[in-house]
Formats: sequence, C-alpha cells, structure tokens
Amino acid sequence: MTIEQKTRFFQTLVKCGLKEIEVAYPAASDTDFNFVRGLIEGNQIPDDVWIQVLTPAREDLIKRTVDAVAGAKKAIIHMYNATSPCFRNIVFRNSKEETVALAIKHTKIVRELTEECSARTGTVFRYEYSPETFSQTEADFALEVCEAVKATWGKAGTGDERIIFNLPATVEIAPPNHFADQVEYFCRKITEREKIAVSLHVHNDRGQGVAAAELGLLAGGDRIEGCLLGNGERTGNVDIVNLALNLYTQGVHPNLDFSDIQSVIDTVTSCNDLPVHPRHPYAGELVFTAFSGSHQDAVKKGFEAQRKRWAEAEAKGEPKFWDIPYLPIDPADLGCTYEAVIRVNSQSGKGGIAYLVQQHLGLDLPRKMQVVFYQVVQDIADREAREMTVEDITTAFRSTYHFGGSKYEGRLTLKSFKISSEPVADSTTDSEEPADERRLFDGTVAVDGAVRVIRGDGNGPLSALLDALRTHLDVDLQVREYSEHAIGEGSNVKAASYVEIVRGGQDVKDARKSSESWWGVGVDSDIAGSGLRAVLGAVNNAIGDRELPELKLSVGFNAKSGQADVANAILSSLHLELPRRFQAAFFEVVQRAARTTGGDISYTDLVQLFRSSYHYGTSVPSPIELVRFNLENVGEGERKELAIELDWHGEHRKLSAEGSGVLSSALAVLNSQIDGTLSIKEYAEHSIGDGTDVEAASFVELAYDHPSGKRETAWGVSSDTDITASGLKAVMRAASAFDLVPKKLVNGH
Ligand SMILES: CC(=O)SCCNC(=O)CCNC(=O)[C@H](O)C(C)(C)COP(=O)(O)OP(=O)(O)OC[C@H]1O[C@@H](n2cnc3c(N)ncnc32)[C@H](O)[C@@H]1OP(=O)(O)O
Ligand SMILES: CC(C)C(=O)C(=O)O
Repeated sequence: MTIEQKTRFFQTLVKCGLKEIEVAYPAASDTDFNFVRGLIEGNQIPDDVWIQVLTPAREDLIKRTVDAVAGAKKAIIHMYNATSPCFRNIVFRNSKEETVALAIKHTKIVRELTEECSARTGTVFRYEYSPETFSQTEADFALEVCEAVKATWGKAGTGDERIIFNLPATVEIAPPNHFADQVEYFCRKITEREKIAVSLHVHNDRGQGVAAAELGLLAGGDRIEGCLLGNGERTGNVDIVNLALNLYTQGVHPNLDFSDIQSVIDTVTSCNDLPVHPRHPYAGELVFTAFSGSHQDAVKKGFEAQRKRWAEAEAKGEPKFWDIPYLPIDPADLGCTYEAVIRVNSQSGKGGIAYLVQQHLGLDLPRKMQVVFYQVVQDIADREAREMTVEDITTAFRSTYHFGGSKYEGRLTLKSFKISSEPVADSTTDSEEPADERRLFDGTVAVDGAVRVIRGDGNGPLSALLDALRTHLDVDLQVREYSEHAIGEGSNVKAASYVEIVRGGQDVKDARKSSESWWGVGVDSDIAGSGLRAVLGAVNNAIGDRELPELKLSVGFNAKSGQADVANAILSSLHLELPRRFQAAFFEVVQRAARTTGGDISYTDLVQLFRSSYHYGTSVPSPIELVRFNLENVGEGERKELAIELDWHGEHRKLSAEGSGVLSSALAVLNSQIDGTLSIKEYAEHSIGDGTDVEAASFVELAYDHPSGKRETAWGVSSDTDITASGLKAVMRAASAFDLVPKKLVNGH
C-alpha cells in the first residue's frame, strides 16, 4: 500500500469505531515508518485511538519502531517472538531458556526505549507481547514466557496499564474448541489476571477463524485482533466485520459501525487490490440474495408478515423485531437495499417472481396468476439459460399482460367508457328490496388501431363489456376469477384489478374446471376502469392473432348505434368533429345507405360513404371544384376581392367578386353563375393535429333558394393547411350538392 492508501484505510478504521489500530510495522520500510510519522505529525489520530506498531525482538528494529511513534498521544508497542517447538527448533534454533531470555532481553529494551521516549515526548505507551505461534506452543511454556515478560515489564496495572498478552493461532492447526481450551487454560493460570488484557489473534487456515475467535472470547479472551474482511497472510486474519456483525445479529452491539458496508468494501478492495468474494459473510454481493424458489417464497412471505407485525408493534409502541426467513440481518442495517434480495434464474419459483412484480410494478398478483406468469418467466430463463434481470421480468410482465403504456398495448384497448344502470325489466317493484339493476357498458375501444363504439349489458361492468365484445366482435368469453387491491394512499390511490377469463357459454361447473384460461391486469384511478382494462388485457391474450369480424354499426330500425356513434366513427377515422346538424344530416345518409343491409353498416363502409357523399379525400373531384384563388383587400380593407378559378362541371371558369369576407365573396361568385340564391346557414371550423402539421377543417351548410321558390340545404366539408382554401373548398363542395339552375344569359352575357 502507498501512504495514501494506508491513510485512507486508517481513516476507514477510525470511522468504523476501532479504538486500537495496528497501523504499521515501521521497521520494515520507509513507507511504513513515514506513514506513521505522517499520522502523528499531521494530527490525524483521534485522542481516543491508540495506534499500535509491530516489531520483532531485535534491538535495532525496536528502536526504529519506538522512533516511529514518538510524539503520538497513545501508542502500543507490540513485540513478538515465536515460542513453539517447531519455531524454536527450525527457525531460531533456540532452547526454551534461550527463547525466554530473548523475550526478557527485548522486553527490557522496549521498556527502556519507551520510558526514554515518554520522558522526551509525553507519549503514553502500552506494551503488547505475543508468544507467536501460541496455539502450537506447550501451554505451560507459553505461560512461562508470558510470566517472565510480565515480570520484566514490571509495571502492569489495571485499566489502560494492563499488559496485553496476545495469543496467536499464527497458523490455525486445530479445531476452535481446542484453541478455546488453550485460551481458558492461559486465563486461569496466568497470575495477576486483572493486570492483563488477554488478546486473541487468530488466522483462518482451517476456515474456522471466526469460530475460534468467538469460542476464545467465551473462554476468557478480552480482545480480538483481526482485519477488515479478513485480509492477511495465507487465508488471512480473522474478519473483524464478520465477528462484529455476528455479535450484532445476536442483539449485542459491537460498537463498530458498519451501517455503510459498501464504503468499507470499497476502501478495502481498492487498498488491498483484492476482491471480496460474492458470498463473503455480510459483505459479499450475493449474501442477501435468494435465487431459489423455496427461499424466495419464504422471504416474500417473511416481508408480508413483517409488514403487518411492524404495523401492530408501531401502534402498540413496541419494538420492531427483524424476523425474516433466510435473512439473518436486515440488509438495510448495513446500508444495503432490498433490491438484490430476490434474483431470478431457472431455479426460481413463482413467489420470487411475484415479489419482484410487487416491488417494481406495485402489483400483488393473485396466486393463480403468479403460477401462470412464473411459467412465462421460466420459459424465458430456460430458453436463454441466464439470470433474468428485474427489467427482463417487468418487460415480460408488461408484454404478456399488455400492461403499462402504449408500447405494450394489445389489439383491443379501452379509449373511453361510461357505465350506467337500468332496472331489470321483470324485477319486482312492490318488495322492500331495491330493484335489480343491469349495467350498461358504452364505450370506445380501439380494435387493431381503429377506434370503435361498442355497447353491451350485463350484471356488472365486466360482463357488460364482455357482452359488447360478444355482440360487436363475436368474442365469447366469461369471467372466472376477479380480485382487486389498492395501490398507494390518499388522493393518489389507484385500483389494481386482476381478471381470469374462460370461454363463454359454459355453465359455472364447467367454467370452474376449464383448463384453458387467460389473465389480465388493469390499473386505473377508477375501480370500474381498472376492471375493464383487466378484462381487455385478458381478452387480448385470448384472441391472440385470430382474425376479428369487421365491427358493424346498427343504424336501422331498433338501432343500437345512434347519431353520436356515427359522428364518433368519423372523428376517430378522419379526425373531423362534425357540427351537430351535420351529424344529423349524415346520419340520415347512413340510414338510407344501410337500408339494404337490414340497418347494419361496417365502419369501413361508413367512412367510405362519408368520403363519397361529401367528396372528402377522394380522387373524384366535386362537380364544382376550387382550382386556385387570390384574395385581396379593397380600399381601406373593409371588403375583399376574390379572384377565383373553378372547375365547373368540367368547364374551367375564371371569376371574381367582392364581399365583406372570404365566404361572402365566394357566395357572390357562385350567385353570379346561377339563378336563385345560395346563402350560408352555418359555418364551423377546427384544427386537426398540432405543431407545423396543423390543418384547418371547415364545415359549411348552404341553403339554395331555387328560382321556383323551393329551398334546399346541403353540407360541404374540407381540410387544408390554408384556412381560406379550406373554407372555399367546403363552400364549393356544399354548392356541388345542389342541382343549380344556370343563370339565363342576357344578350349572350
Ligand atoms: C507472524 C507475523 O506475521 S509477524 C509479522 C511479519 N511481518 C513481517 O515480517 C514484515 C516485516 N518484516 C521485514 O521487513 C523484515 O523481515 C525485517 C525488517 C523484520 C527483518 O529483515 P531481515 O533482517 O532482512 O531478516 P529476514 O526478513 O530474513 O527475517 C528473518 C530473520 O529474522 C529473525 N526473526 C524472525 N522473527 C523474529 C522475531 N520475532 N524476533 C527476532 N528475530 C526474528 C529470523 O530468525 C531471521 O534471523 P536470521 O537472519 O538471523 O536467521
Ligand atoms: C505477530 C503475531 C501476533 C502474528 O501476526 C501472528 O502470530 O500471526
């Protein structure tokens, strides 16, 4: 590590709440030495933190170590020499006596150098001695060395004056209970126990470092040495995070703060340049994640139960206990979200998938729908042989159920609706009970993109919609299951509805048994709306890409569709908002045309009829057609002069006239060519579209007073990007509807 990395690591340890921090082996390198000097000289060590430095039992190295901490407020000198037979025989080639003598000699050196340093700089020192390889050392010999060190130090007291005997399992070579026995033996036998802090320093060679440390504490240890996330030689030192959070999950606060574990992980990984295993206890990326179905199911139920339990506890002012299956700790306590708690692959079940839908779409799917959607996700996961992300799942949900926005719309979508009620004809009126009522559905539905008006009736809104679909689209389905719940609270509350439909025409028993069904979901601020949307979602699944019969309007005797339906059809197909009297006029045209088909007319024929009746958007020009025009102000601009070229029943005519406006000028032109008089009864206009694509739609009703005295009326309609052109064309088309009497020529004029 560089000095910058060491500094960052030190600051993280301080932030976590550690009060005794072994910062360096200062004799090892200038980097270590200078880093310690930097901490002291830069005033970076909080008053309540002891820095600790490690040194072997060698005079030159002890001297450099003490020099490193000179001037610190509080420092622990940690000296070690190995005491086990293996090290005595192989590494040091020392007898037991020589091993004790080495420890005594260098403890004296530590004492002299620290006393001299204290006197000079005021640094308060503690002494820590490690009989290195303690767990491989004869228990009585370890005691013998430590008793000799204690006697040599000669100033062990209580509290902060305790000498620290650090008992290392330098290499973990035995089960944790064995180490605990060694610690217990040491604690029972060492003299002046109250003047000793028994420290445990375990490694993890057998993978039992945490267990050994915990048992060692139960056996009498006072203190633990470890590393954040278990870095260290070979398998590492015991992991402080793991130990601390084990205590935490037992309800004992370790006084260490890991509430932002990610920042700890970030420091450790970037300073050590080592990753954290994804399954590392508490800190790994996957430790709160359930992939398998049964785990997910339990976690989901756990959260649901806990929500209720906590609400009750809050109402009673009682504590809220964390008790979720498979989750020993609340991820939120470590600053983690519940986002990754459930992840989905081919081992996952319906519960986990439903949990994600609930978390991300706010939908609490009914159990049967969970089963159906689970199969959808399973098929994708199996096919693609990979983990399904939250986005994969929500997208699959949206497209399967045509839910959440135009991108996912199905072939049928609800545009608008009205639910009304009417009493059932034969329901008794003399009883006390309110009369039975039927619901009428009246709405516009886009069918493959074309907006259609449909109507139906039933016991409730859903069956009324299904009746409308049966009547108009020959889609025969019935509801088998319905449920709903609220989403959100207060004024933002919405209803979510879930509908399962089966084929129509089945009795209740058969419908219940039917193995074929389709689900739909709808969300709306209005509960009827959410139910209707859910029905249409399910219907979309049921119809698939089956061809639908062309929707028909019934305008004849006993008509189910009225003038407003016809006007709606024109509005949705041609974006024309017909004035009310125009609607009435066209309705008559439609009724006449539908006479031969028993009063039925398809939407396509209806639109075609409109186009041909009013020469609107057809390739066939109207008998009197505008070719071009020019409009100019006359005099002060009060009056207009219209110069116009017309195609008059195949003959090109160049005409002009004056009027108070464009329409009166146009009438003056027309009236100059005929006997009798044309006048305007009604004029209306509106825009179509917006922005730069906007067009004007104009509607004109003309009256023609024949020379015979007879009066006729007719409508003309046009649209154009130029509003004047639109108005003029509408006038010409209305005029085309009459059998106009040409003006009698006087002397050839
Ligand atoms: C158990 C632990 O993990 S303790 C921490 C271990 N950490 C480190 O060792 C990192 C820092 N160490 C170093 O920088 C170097 O090893 C130094 C500066 C301490 C010594 O460097 P060198 O003098 O070059 O010796 P070297 O690195 O070869 O160490 C081995 C020597 O130290 C001796 N030695 C090992 N441990 C100790 C000890 N606790 N007390 C006294 N001498 C010791 C060995 O017997 C050997 O001596 P020898 O050369 O006379 O045979
Ligand atoms: C110096 C000692 C405590 C050590 O690091 C060990 O034994 O692992």
